[in-house]
Amino acid sequence: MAPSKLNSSGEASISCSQPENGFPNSFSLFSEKEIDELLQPSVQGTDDHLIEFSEAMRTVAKALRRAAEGKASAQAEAAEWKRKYELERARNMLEFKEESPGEYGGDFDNARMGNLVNQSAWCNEANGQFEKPNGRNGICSHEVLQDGEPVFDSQMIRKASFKLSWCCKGEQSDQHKHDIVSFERGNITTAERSSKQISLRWESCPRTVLVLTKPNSISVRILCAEMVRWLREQKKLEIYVEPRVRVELLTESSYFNFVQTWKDEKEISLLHTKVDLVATLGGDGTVLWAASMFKGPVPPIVPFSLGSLGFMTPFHTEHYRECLDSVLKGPISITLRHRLQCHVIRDAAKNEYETEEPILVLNEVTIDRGISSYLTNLECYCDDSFVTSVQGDGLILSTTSGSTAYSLAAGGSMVHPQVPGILFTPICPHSLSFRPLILPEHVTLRVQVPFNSRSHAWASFDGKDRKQLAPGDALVCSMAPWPVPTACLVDSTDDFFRSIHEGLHWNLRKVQSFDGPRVL
Ligand SMILES: NC(=O)c1ccc[n+]([C@@H]2O[C@H](COP(=O)([O-])OP(=O)(O)OC[C@H]3O[C@@H](n4cnc5c(N)ncnc54)[C@H](O)[C@@H]3O)[C@@H](O)[C@H]2O)c1
Ligand SMILES: Nc1ncnc2c1ncn2[C@@H]1O[C@H](COP(=O)(O)OP(=O)(O)OP(=O)(O)O)[C@@H](O)[C@H]1O
Repeated sequence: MAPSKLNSSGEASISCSQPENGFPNSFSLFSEKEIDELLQPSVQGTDDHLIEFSEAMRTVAKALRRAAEGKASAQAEAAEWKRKYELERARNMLEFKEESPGEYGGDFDNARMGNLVNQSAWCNEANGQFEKPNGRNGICSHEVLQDGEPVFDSQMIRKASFKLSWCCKGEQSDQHKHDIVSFERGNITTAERSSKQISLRWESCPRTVLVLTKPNSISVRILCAEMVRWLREQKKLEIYVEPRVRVELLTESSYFNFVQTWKDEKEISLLHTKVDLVATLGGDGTVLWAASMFKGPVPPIVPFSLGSLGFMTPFHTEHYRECLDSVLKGPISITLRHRLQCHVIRDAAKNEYETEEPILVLNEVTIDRGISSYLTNLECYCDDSFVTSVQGDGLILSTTSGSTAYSLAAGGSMVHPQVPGILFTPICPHSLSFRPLILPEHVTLRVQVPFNSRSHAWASFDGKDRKQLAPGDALVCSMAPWPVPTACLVDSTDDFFRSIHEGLHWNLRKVQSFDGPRVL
């Protein structure tokens, strides 16, 4: 309650000059009687207007008094709830400390808890122990608030308070992004989720474009020459192409002398420091090729469609000027396509760290029986947990971008490319119950060829670079830190649905005719 005082006639009047009751200090309220007294001399014998005015003042005074009383009582109630919360927290910590002595660190403030205990109306002073609050006295984390009033159910049991935190991979610390728990109600809510549409805005103008093309295609070659010329003359950009393409362009005309290229792998590894944007002219395979050139960070890719399916190539070549114009200006929607980082670990290697160069895949890594006619036998682990033994033709570990490629053909689900996850899809398993899985992005998967395996297995990366895995060898796979940003025609979701509708004819069926039997 806000402090109140008695006036000369013994009536309570609320002083609103108290700062803690939330009212400004600059005015004070009077009781109805004080207002009556104030107005009395002028009211006597005066006209109706003054009577009306005094009535109005009385009403205003009443309303203000009620408001002040309401606010003060709400504040008192809030303070009481806060006190109960502190008390409850202290009680939980005490219980926890009792249950796990020695485990609890030195940050627990015993003195503070003692204070709270002493303040408690629930503390039984006779034996110094807490009485468990129940019914209206306790704070149950699951109580339901209706119209601001807590509603208690005698059947409700006490729930422990808790905090959720995200551990950083490889770190023991209790670092967390944000707390997401409401203590009083025990309801977990998330304020942010990861998969929102991502927008790219240039902070300085792009100056260098790498144009990558599918080989052995006349139409691609013609378009490449035209696009390079336009980018140079109209946009004043530096252009990079592959050595093969530079030769092709120069064969056509010495005009293309300005086009730059690279000599060796080392220069390729530095490309990401020079190139602002990559344009691909081809199909999905050309996008995979472009991604494979960047073993680390990847510049944004604008994929033009010159292939048959073009699942990841939403841009049409007939509008290439308008497309590139708007991409170069920005902002643009992009899809951040996650990649998998794969390590082959040889049993013959002296230790786990003596691995071959990691390989990054945009679609998937496949471990299969290759030319062997035997069933593959692959032991699979997810972090430290045994998953299963794959007995069949093999296993696909796919990104969500790759979910519409080989994994789809093997019965895996189609997943929106912006969903972070790893698909675990068997190839022709010799088992009726082996359904595909989708695992969270943070796991590390290990696929081991057992020592007693009848044959070797073969790993391939985005359908390329086959590597033999001997008994005892393993493939370790986790999410790579460098995704592939591809420009969207509209946005991630619209482009995804366009691709599954137009590319895969997903759920295409003739619409049932209007005539025929009906239940109305
Ligand atoms: N049975 C199968 O479906 C099967 C078998 C082997 C390889 N593949 C896929 O082929 C990919 C290599 O592609 P490539 O173009 O270099 O080889 P490719 O020329 O043999 O073409 C394979 C086909 O897969 C399509 N494709 C590739 N990536 C895709 C994706 N993310 N979503 C939908 N379709 C996609 C391509 O458009 C192409 O039509 C591999 O990563 C693998 O996913 C599929
Ligand atoms: N720049 C490149 N250099 C070498 N090989 C490439 C290059 N670009 C693409 N390829 C390869 O060429 C093959 C065909 O390319 P791509 O998939 O782009 O064309 P496509 O088969 O006509 O199209 P789609 O995949 O849509 O059917 C793929 O295996 C791909 O890896």
